[in-house]
Amino acid sequence: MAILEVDSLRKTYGGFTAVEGSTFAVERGEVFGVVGPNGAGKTTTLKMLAGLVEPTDGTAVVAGHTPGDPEMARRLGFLPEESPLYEEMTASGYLEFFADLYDVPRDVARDRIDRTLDRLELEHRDRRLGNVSKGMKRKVAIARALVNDPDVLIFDEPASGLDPLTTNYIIEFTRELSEEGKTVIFSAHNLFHVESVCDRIVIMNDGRIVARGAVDEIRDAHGGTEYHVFATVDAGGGVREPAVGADADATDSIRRFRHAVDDMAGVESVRETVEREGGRIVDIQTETPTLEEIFLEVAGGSDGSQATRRESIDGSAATADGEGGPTDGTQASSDDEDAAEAET
Ligand SMILES: Nc1ncnc2c1ncn2[C@@H]1O[C@H](COP(=O)(O)OP(=O)(O)OP(=O)(O)O)[C@@H](O)[C@H]1O
Repeated sequence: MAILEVDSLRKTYGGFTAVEGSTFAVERGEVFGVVGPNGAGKTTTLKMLAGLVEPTDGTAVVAGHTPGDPEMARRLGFLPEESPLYEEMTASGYLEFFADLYDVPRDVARDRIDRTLDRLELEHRDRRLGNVSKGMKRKVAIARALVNDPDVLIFDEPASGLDPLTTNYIIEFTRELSEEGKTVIFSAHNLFHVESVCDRIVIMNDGRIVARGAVDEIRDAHGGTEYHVFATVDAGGGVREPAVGADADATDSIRRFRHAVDDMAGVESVRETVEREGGRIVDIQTETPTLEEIFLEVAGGSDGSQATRRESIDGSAATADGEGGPTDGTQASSDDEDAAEAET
């Protein structure tokens, strides 16, 4: 059974809908990403899961408990995007204070805090929090989310604004937590981090989930790997083989093309057509969309169509099959952007 179940979660502020119809389930030990552009509704969603914002509609159940249930609070650790600390306290004192609030016995708390701070390599534990670095403050905030030894952790932008070393440390720590069986709900704008640590993600836009699944599944659903087949076809004399992408090789008698197809069957079809026309394949490259590209596509409103394209690199509308259309019958395009892309 999923450790976190979210069903039709909705939040409105006056007439404005911040989150609409969020439904997902997270398995124990997963790192589950919630991503989306500014204002997409991520923090509102996370706060509803943590019981800090009351949903207008829908439910969130953590380990069988609903928000407001004291047992749920014990099972959950929340790292907010902004985590102001008590500046007069030391790291140790601050964490002991929160352990007390959770009724963690003193000796258990001290041991847990020491171990967590050791793992986070936190120095200066007895320095006032007002006098420690931003990275150290974030580590203390993370330790605070762990002080009650929760099953589920909600990390809202855990590494935002930190240096690369501390950032990598926090990403690695997140991964270790999941290996130990903790479930982590992870929200971040840095999609490289999301892709490197999350098992599955949801992408939100305007309060709604617009894509979901493992990053590879989402990638497949949004075009997956494209094969770019570079071919030459002789427009006059004998076929010559130019170096792909070299301007000097685009002569009047040689036409060069890039065909983008979705699978090996497409590659084969291009090969047959090109050979039938007396041309030759000079290169085949693969292109896989990054999570960032998918994100821009689903959150940016592009139609994301993966039509097979075919362009003459030298800008002409010449065809290899003699019928004025690409091998799969979709419309050819030869816009400047694609031609430029083919040059690279
Ligand atoms: N208390 C509130 N009252 C009114 N509107 C709110 C409130 N909290 C959030 N919103 C609005 O709800 C929308 C979603 O906000 P939310 O903070 O969840 O977005 P987000 O995806 O976390 O954005 P960011 O990446 O910028 O943190 C925004 O338009 C925000 O202005």
